[in-house]
Amino acid sequence: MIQLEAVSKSFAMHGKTLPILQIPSWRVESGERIALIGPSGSGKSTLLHVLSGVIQPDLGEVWVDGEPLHQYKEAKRDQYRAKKVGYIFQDFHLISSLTARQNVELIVPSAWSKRQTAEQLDYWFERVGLQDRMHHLPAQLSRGQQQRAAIVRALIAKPKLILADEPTGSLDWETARDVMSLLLEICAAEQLTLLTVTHDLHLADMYPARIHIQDLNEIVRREAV
Ligand SMILES: Nc1ncnc2c1ncn2[C@@H]1O[C@H](COP(=O)(O)OP(=O)(O)OP(=O)(O)O)[C@@H](O)[C@H]1O
Repeated sequence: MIQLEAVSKSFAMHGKTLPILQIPSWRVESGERIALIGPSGSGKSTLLHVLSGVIQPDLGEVWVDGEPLHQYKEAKRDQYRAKKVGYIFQDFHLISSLTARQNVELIVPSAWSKRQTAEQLDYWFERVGLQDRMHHLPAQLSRGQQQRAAIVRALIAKPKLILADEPTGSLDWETARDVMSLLLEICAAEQLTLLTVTHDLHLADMYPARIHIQDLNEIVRREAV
């Protein structure tokens, strides 16, 4: 599903080049659910951005679902992302003037009929327990409900890969556990590949697999010794 080979990424800061990622090789099988942990600034979000095609590595190969992202120009990476990736953010990124349902409708594939759209929206909002709330504005929803709506938005276009960057970072502990458990349950049932960045080791323990970025990344590894 995911294969990285000799990937490196640096950022220029104050006239210096800061190496952030240097991953010799990493493979994730389809349907794996992995918590990605590691210290602040170690490159976890950067790795998700590389996998979603938002940024290109400086060197190396990035394959996701058979697509060679390292060979794609920006427009093709945008197409890849729209088709294959669902992204979940810490602060939901819902548009405040639109209802939960309208937020999701924005990214429904244009080929879908009105009927198919309505059926899928009803199905997913019910699946996350928001069937009575889909016509509410984000401000009328609790934070956990907002993240459930954002999960629907991530899933609606039937992506293969879900990338979640601290998806429960702004929720209280019990809500965080419920939202994480829902996300895991859906990804298992739908056989989606899920990669979640989290600082919370208890939440990471809910995952079938955990990976420390230090174990992937030569840079952090060298700095750690
Ligand atoms: N566009 C950019 N330009 C310059 N530096 C960047 C850029 N994006 C990230 N960085 C730097 O790269 C490093 C890794 O950032 P990243 O956000 O990937 O870390 P992280 O592990 O997700 O951190 P956190 O857990 O705090 O979110 C940081 O030092 C950050 O300042």
